[in-house]
Amino acid sequence: ARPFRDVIFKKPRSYDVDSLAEFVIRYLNKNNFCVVDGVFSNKHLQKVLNEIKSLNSNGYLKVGRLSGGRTSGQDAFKLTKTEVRNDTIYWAEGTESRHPNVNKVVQKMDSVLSALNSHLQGEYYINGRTKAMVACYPGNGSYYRRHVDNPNGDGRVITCILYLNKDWNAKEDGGILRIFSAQDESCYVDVSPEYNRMLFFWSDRRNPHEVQPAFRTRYAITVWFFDKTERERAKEESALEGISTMKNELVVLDLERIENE
Ligand SMILES: Cc1cc(NC(=O)CCC(=O)O)nc(C)c1Br
Ligand SMILES: [Fe+3]
Repeated sequence: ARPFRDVIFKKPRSYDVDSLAEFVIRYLNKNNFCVVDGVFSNKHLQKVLNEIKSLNSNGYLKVGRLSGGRTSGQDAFKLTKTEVRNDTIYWAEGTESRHPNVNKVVQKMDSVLSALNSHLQGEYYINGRTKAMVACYPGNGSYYRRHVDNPNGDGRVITCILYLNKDWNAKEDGGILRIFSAQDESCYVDVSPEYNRMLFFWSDRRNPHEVQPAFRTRYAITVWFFDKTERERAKEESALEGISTMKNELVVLDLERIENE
């Protein structure tokens, strides 16, 4: 059974942060992921894309780490680098003057997530995020092997991605993000990394995912949002080892401040 294949992604009623948050929480609760198209204006995204291309041509994007942020333990060495992923990445705080339009994307993600917080009461309390990861898959068949973002309770609860690829044709360009159902491996949803497409999904084991080989340069901006309790517990336990690479990219965000602004 492939309940999710070729799913038609609906659009929210309107694009104010509260309608977006309601739309996202409905699909997160229903399908564990949510696709929202058309959040940003074309004018703004064109500037974002230009900033990313100049970051790339100025050498700011470095070769990514092993999948799942594993940088230690014997299994990290079992998989050679090429077997796992070969995207190049740049971590943005979201305040750097060199990319003001990328910063606006991060601010939009923060505002949607802080609006989402009120719908997550009791389950999670999102009070922080990582830096924004600007990723580029060079179009040489580059891919990211199947993994779970947060398999061991490191605090990351929602993954938020914005794709920036104009006229992407998955049939020729590949680069599909395939999200597998945790219950039944043969069930999956294919998300084409199209321009102005946002994707939200639970970062834990509910969403094993992979990026299939891309044959055209593929850009995305990803932010992971933290649950307060899980994050504090992870700081005590060794789970932090799983994201030791992330700790120096952590932006502890006071989302209440955003709400009150
Ligand atoms: C660095 C890092 C990147 C990703 N990216 C994706 O899964 C690709 C999503 C997409 O581009 O469609 N995941 C983890 C767990 C880590 Br760590
Ligand atoms: Fe991932």
